[in-house]
Amino acid sequence: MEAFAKLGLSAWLIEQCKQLGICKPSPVQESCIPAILEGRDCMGCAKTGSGKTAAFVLPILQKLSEDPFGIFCLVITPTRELAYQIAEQFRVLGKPLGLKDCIVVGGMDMIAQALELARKPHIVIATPGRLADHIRSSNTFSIKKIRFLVLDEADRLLEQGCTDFTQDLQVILSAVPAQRQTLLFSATLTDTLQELKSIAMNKPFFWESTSEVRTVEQLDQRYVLVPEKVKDAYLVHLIQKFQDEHEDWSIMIFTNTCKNCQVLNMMLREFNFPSVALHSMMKQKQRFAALAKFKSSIYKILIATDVAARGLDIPSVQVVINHNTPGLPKIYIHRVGRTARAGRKGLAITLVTQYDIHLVNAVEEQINMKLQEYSVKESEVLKILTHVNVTRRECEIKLECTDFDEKKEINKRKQLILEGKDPVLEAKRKAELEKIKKQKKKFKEHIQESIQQKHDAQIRRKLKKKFLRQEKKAAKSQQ
Ligand SMILES: Nc1ncnc2c1ncn2[C@@H]1O[C@H](COP(=O)(O)OP(=O)(O)OP(=O)(O)O)[C@@H](O)[C@H]1O
Repeated sequence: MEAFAKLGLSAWLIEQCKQLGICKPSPVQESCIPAILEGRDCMGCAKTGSGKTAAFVLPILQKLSEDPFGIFCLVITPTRELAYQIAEQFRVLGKPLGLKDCIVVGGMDMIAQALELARKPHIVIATPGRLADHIRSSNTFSIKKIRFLVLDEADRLLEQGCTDFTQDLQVILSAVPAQRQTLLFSATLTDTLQELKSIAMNKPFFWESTSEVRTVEQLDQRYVLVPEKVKDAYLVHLIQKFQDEHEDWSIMIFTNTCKNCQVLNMMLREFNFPSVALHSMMKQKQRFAALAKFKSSIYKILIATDVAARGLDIPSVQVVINHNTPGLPKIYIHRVGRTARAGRKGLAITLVTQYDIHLVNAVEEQINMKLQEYSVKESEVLKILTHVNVTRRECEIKLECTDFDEKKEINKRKQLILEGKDPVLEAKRKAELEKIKKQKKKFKEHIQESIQQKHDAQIRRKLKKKFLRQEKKAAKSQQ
């Protein structure tokens, strides 16, 4: 524990770490904690599962204990589940302080949150959308005096992915004081470095792990080349094999859409696998319940969309299966980082179809290492192929009979309204864009066709000339 003391942490915090089994600081903690204690802004880019959360929680708690007031610190994170996880770290490590925290996330009661915020908690942990809503609609609390602003998974908060946080982040940034310490952490900071530097204004201390490979050493990274139509049979086979060969096992499966996640979960249950789904079309209470049951090993398989790709710390996960190859290497890095955490071993298997090979190349280039092939007995997979495909189709039909698609449409409309857009106008705009797209496609096809025709005509002319020459030659030789 001496190593923690050398970083400048107080004895009571070191004791709390000890109780959690944290005895020696990880490299990101060793570098960032002293800088934060010195009062510097900090950007920490360290591999998944390397203890970035404690790297900011510990120095913040120490500063809070020296001058306690609320609201002292605001932590922003992209998903609701992560907000709860971070709050738990603050609670456990900050127990001797009698810490008051408040979690502000979507899908939960807004009035209860507003009341809690008004009671001036020491730490507020929030997702951007809901906190921005509170700032816009309420004057019962203020974040004007916070000392610390933390952006966890900072690069995700800034990118304009399927959920765009940038507008909400602007609202939040304009409500916090300029005089503050800003701490930014992620396993993949480098793509958005310049934007992040402008948020951490005071020449931030920047720490990045020096290792060339961007994933952890203890992670065995594999791929299986599978034809698209056989993918589910491979998935079922891999799970069955893992279940047969291990007593204590736990798998996270990532897939690309909520619907696919739902169908796959239904399908795996038909095969009697203990699986549970987690995606953004589920009600928040269901999401928390699913995660809790997976964490406590009631369910051994969590099948999720990328809502679970970042940050979740579930030490028991031994295997990650990518049912689809992620379109972006950084998503791959976060997904596979759900296993092999804090020095443990882990296995990641990516199912790669004929259409995804370029994506694997991009991943390999980013992580700086080659994925190895995972060998699978094809004959075993073929035995279950028809059964799996029929079961999947049955599940799809079952899902079509529910209001899943309808709910998706309603959710989309709600989101548009929240973003201040008119759903009817948006639908019209989308239809027009589709029309233009179709016209463009038709035009392109037409051009390609005429190029092809010209090309064919040229070849025909050349061949004709060639035949004529050959005929002439033959006629001459006969004379
Ligand atoms: N110094 C340490 N020694 C041992 N275990 C640690 C140490 N610091 C943190 N841990 C544990 O390591 C696990 C992973 O930590 P954490 O969730 O903070 O990782 P992370 O770097 O934020 O990962 P990700 O990039 O996936 O969010 C947690 O269970 C945490 O309790």
